[in-house]
Amino acid sequence: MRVAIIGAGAAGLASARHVSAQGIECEVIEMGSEVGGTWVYTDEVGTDRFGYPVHTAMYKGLRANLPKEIMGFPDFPIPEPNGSYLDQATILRFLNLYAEHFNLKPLIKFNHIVTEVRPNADKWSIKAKNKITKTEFASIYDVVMICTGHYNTPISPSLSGQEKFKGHVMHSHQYRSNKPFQNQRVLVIGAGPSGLDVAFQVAEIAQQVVLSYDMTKKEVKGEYPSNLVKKPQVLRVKDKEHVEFVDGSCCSFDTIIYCTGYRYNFPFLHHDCGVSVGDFHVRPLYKHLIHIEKPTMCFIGIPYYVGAFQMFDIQARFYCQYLNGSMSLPTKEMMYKDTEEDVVKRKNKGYSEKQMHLLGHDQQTYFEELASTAKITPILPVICKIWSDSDNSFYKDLKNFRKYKYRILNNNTFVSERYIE
Ligand SMILES: Cc1cc2nc3c(=O)[nH]c(=O)nc-3n(C[C@H](O)[C@H](O)[C@H](O)COP(=O)(O)OP(=O)(O)OC[C@H]3O[C@@H](n4cnc5c(N)ncnc54)[C@H](O)[C@@H]3O)c2cc1C
Repeated sequence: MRVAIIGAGAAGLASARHVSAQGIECEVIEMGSEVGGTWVYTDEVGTDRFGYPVHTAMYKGLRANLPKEIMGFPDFPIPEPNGSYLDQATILRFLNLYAEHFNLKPLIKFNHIVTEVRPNADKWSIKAKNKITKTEFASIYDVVMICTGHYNTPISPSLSGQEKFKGHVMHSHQYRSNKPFQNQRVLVIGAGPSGLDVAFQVAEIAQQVVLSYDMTKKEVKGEYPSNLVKKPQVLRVKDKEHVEFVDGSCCSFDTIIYCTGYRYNFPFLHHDCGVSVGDFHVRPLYKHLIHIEKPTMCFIGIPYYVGAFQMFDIQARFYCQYLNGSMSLPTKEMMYKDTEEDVVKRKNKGYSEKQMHLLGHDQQTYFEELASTAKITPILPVICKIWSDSDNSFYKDLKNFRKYKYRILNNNTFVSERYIE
């Protein structure tokens, strides 16, 4: 059996580690020149020096919004000794350490962008292009694991009257540092993790920052910089610099930064793969990962708002149980039924159509389902408890939440204490 793994970010590395541990031949195809995916910083925005889309949205000064105690892999924790909330370089170093420890780098074809994945009888035909030499690569695999992430294709809604605005408009995917915003008046749209983080960073240097979001849906508490103001949604752009908000207030801006998230996008999937990719869903997937019609294709990392590395690990182990024959899949009908039941449960809980892969505070249940179905080692409950605690602290006190350090006491319990940096 030959397995292709597309992408050498955290999900691709976890997949390669578990597939190769089964003694199964695997090849990782990665368009970048190093491992780490999102955690690789580059000054490039838009397209890279080879003319291909820049993958990463990483920016200078980013510190993780989850503590290192849950950002490692279940049996390969992050060894750094000090605080819990690590910077980009430390997480990237950790992913390199992981790849080296499990001898994964020799499995990776770097600088190869996958351009097509297509079914070929009961196998998969994959085409890729070497970004440097421009030579084509094509090969046939029995299994394909798609690990290409989903923070690379921005969603930028257009504001009413936006064509009148003469300042700079960008998405957080293009944000690299706060330097360009010195003394500017900046409008940040969206109060997800990126919006909040970018607004706080820009406020360090800008004249004024307005953070605009749907205040009826989300409460973002805590101490704010004096030059950062919260406002409800934008009503319209009035002229070349003025923006009016739904509460009737109006401000002028030099720059608008959309922090409005990303959509799923797998441009290399041929129509015959039979995968429906919407902005907010990928179908038909059993347990959010296995292609129901063609189970030799899987996606690692589709669910979001989760302890990502832990999830990649358990998803990869789950899939390996299928690959090595330890777990047989239910019939297609049963897999569709299982997926439909999941959708109904989500709707009953109030999740919207856009949130069909959101895990959040339900991640423990998902992990338990994977573990019990495949009879694999579960994720420790303490991991999800720390995730919830950290998530609550984030929205309660954005300025200070990273000053806390977590300590795992046992499988179920942790303590957190103020950490002096
Ligand atoms: C700004 C930002 C901050 C974040 N902060 C945190 C945090 O603090 N904690 C946390 O847990 N998570 C955080 N995340 C989420 C983060 O994306 C995940 O933690 C994780 O790194 C995603 O890993 P991945 O392997 O799924 O995807 P990626 O890291 O995106 O890796 C995908 C890989 O696939 C490659 N690839 C893509 N397309 C192709 C192709 N066609 N051919 C070949 N290779 C391809 C890419 O080059 C890349 O290396 C953050 C995300 C962003 C954008």
